[in-house]
Amino acid sequence: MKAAIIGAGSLGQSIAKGLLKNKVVSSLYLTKRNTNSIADFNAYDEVVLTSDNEEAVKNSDILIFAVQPRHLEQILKNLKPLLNENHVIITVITGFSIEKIEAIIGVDRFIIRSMPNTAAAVGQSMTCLSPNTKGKEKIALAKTIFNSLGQSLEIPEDQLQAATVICASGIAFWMRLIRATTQGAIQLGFEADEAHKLAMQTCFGAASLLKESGNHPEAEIDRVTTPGGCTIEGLNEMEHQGLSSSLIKGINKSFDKINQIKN
Ligand SMILES: NC(=O)C1=CN([C@@H]2O[C@H](COP(=O)(O)OP(=O)(O)OC[C@H]3O[C@@H](n4cnc5c(N)ncnc54)[C@H](O)[C@@H]3O)[C@@H](O)[C@H]2O)C=CC1
Ligand SMILES: O=C(O)[C@@H]1CCC=N1
Repeated sequence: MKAAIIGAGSLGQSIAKGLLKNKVVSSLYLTKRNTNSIADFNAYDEVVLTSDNEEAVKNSDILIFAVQPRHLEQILKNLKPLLNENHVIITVITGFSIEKIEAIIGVDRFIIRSMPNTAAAVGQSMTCLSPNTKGKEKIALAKTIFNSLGQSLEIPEDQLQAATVICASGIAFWMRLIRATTQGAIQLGFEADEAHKLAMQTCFGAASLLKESGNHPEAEIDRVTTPGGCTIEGLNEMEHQGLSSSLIKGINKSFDKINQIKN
């Protein structure tokens, strides 16, 4: 698989690390206006760093666009003459619709919008995928790529904004919950590094329990909640203070915002 990441910024580099770690690609072009900051990728034999998008497109079959939304239109216009019928065009770009992409490069292209998250760097992304009509033929290929970076799910394009909030912004939401737990642990007397480790591994353990058992969260909550004990005391206080409600409200605010952002 010969791939290129056009715009190897924060998310593009996360994807690159995952692809390289799992040896998914035979060659990987990483483009950026100034490649100095990604020179470390030169350590990989498969990687070519360049600021020349045309060179990357000519030498790759799978093109992953990871630039800021405002840059995509001009980049696609510039690259259109170089696109051939085999190119698979994957975007990771928030809010840039398939209709808009097709209006620039044509409908007769394999186009797949994706929304991975930054955990791609460690092979734990949750990536949602929406193909255009022709792109459906390549959805299995896209799943192969993104399953190597974690897990993937094909969804209708009209759910992609919601998926962005839950999965991409979701990384930030979960980080805050871990940080808050760490702050609580420090207040209970743990050193900061110990508190961070306790919070992180407990979060990982909770997610692993759900993944491996298939249980509902409440079933696992019941298993640790002793009647009249300390867990229910803490849980009820958190709910009195609006824990679930604040998360749901935050998710809805984030969703309102993403729907206001125009590219
Ligand atoms: N799924 C997620 O977790 C996230 C997704 N996003 C989406 O991913 C996209 C990329 O976001 P970030 O990685 O945070 O942005 P970024 O700004 O870190 O990366 C974009 C890169 O594109 C490069 N670039 C700009 N013009 C270029 C050109 N003409 N040719 C080649 N490279 C060019 C820039 O130098 C930069 O390194 C955005 O569209 C954003 O909506 C952003 C943050 C998180
Ligand atoms: O914060 C944002 O708007 C972008 C989209 C999802 C993650 N980062």
